[in-house]
Amino acid sequence: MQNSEKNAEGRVTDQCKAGKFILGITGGVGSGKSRILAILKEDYGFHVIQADQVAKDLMQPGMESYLAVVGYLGPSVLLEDKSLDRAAMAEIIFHDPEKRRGVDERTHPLVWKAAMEEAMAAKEDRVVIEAAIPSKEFRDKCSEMWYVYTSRENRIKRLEENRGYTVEKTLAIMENQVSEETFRAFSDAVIDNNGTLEETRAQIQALLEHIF
Ligand SMILES: CC(C)(COP(=O)(O)OP(=O)(O)OC[C@H]1O[C@@H](n2cnc3c(N)ncnc32)[C@H](O)[C@@H]1O)[C@@H](O)C(=O)NCCC(=O)NCCS
Ligand SMILES: Nc1ncnc2c1ncn2[C@@H]1O[C@H](COP(=O)(O)OP(=O)(O)OP(=O)(O)O)[C@@H](O)[C@H]1O
Repeated sequence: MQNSEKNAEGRVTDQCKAGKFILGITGGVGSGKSRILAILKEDYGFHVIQADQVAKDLMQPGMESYLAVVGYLGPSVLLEDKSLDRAAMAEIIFHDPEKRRGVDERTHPLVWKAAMEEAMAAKEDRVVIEAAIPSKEFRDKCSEMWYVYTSRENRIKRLEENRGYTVEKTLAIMENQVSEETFRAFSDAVIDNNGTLEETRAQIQALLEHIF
């Protein structure tokens, strides 16, 4: 697809009209999304946007998401200096689906607004947006969407070895994420990241050859 106005399923997006190719990357916790973003940036010149980082920026004291989250979850999610206690918030939202949905509803529209503003303002024509939560809203914003598939066993092992996550922590996050089938249903292509990064790099190259 050469910056055409239609994506894989014929979706016509404002981004395409503006000459932007917006790639969506999704996948569960620890599937390797960040590593793939680094390849897209370094090897293919993509501008990278991470929804988790945008969400974090919007949760600085006084910002709109911060006020919404503190108003909803209460002062128990604040540290002494009034910044957000991320560990306390993780403890709540990854163990109480109702609370997670409440936080999602209040913050995601703000995250998407900021992410799209950044995408449209980027000097690069190629932009990649990464988010662990696939949705129609996310998909409709993208020219194409890829799902990063890595088995639960490999993700648990990598996160334990490299990030110090306990098995319980990884499982709690996984429980609060959509199923593999849902990730696949939202995506145009799948990257299997169970092998080496070189194998993943080759899959990226093959997928991009169809586009550029
Ligand atoms: C709860 C928070 C403070 C925990 O922070 P912490 O630094 O410990 O973890 P981190 O942000 O790296 O997230 C860990 C994993 O959980 C995933 N995750 C984060 N929030 C969510 C969520 N609401 N639903 C499903 N998965 C999520 C992340 O993608 C990542 O894979 C943080 O995850 C957060 O603010 N989440 C809400 C923001 C959000 O919804 N982000 C997604 C934007 S689309
Ligand atoms: N192909 C691979 N081989 C070995 N290790 C890998 C591979 N891909 C990713 N990893 C490692 O697995 C861990 C998780 O990868 P990464 O941080 O990219 O996942 P993520 O999907 O961005 O995670 P999160 O959902 O938390 O944002 C990292 O320590 C990373 O170095």
